[in-house]
Amino acid sequence: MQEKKNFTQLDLPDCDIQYYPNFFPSEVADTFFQKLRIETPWQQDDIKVFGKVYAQPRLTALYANNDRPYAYSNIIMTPHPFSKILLEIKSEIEKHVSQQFTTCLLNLYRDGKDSNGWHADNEKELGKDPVIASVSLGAERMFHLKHNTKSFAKHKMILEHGSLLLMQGETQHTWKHQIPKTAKPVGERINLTFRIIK
Ligand SMILES: O=C(O)CCC(=O)C(=O)O
Ligand SMILES: [Fe+2]
Repeated sequence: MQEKKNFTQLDLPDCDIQYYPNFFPSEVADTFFQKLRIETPWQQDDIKVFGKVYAQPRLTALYANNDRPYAYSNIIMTPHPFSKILLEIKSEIEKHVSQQFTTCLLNLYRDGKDSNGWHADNEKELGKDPVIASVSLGAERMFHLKHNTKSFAKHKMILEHGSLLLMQGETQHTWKHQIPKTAKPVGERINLTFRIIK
């Protein structure tokens, strides 16, 4: 029988978010981090914000089981075919989440100056009520959530090494999330967001 993993359901309005702190055992997560750090063709893209061009404050890579491009923040990414290690991680998640992911966006946060600004993953290729499975490897970083209209509704949490954060239902319509910069000395962090691109 498939073992059940411990998780907490976030007690927040108008969303469906679960956090699995030890989805992958620490040593397994260490190996994933080291392999992905080395074998990923990390790219540095420029983003356009209010007409000005900036270097995106993190490195990224896109993988998928198809060749459909994925566009966000004026960036169009073309996927690499899934690697062995990403297929292994994807299938472990799919045992617990009854979804088949098509795509994985990888983020490398090199240090505390790297970040991911307030956004929702609501591109139309993701369809209505997207399911996003987000794996954290390496350094711990803060994750912030804020409701689009209810100003009292906000949340801060740490995303730990080997954890899985699952966002589904109406979450991307009603909430935004970010990884803020930090002045604390922090090491590298890799984040994997598995998505379904229709
Ligand atoms: O790094 C993270 O935990 C979040 C990544 C994220 O929100 C995204 O890539 O859309
Ligand atoms: Fe996101």
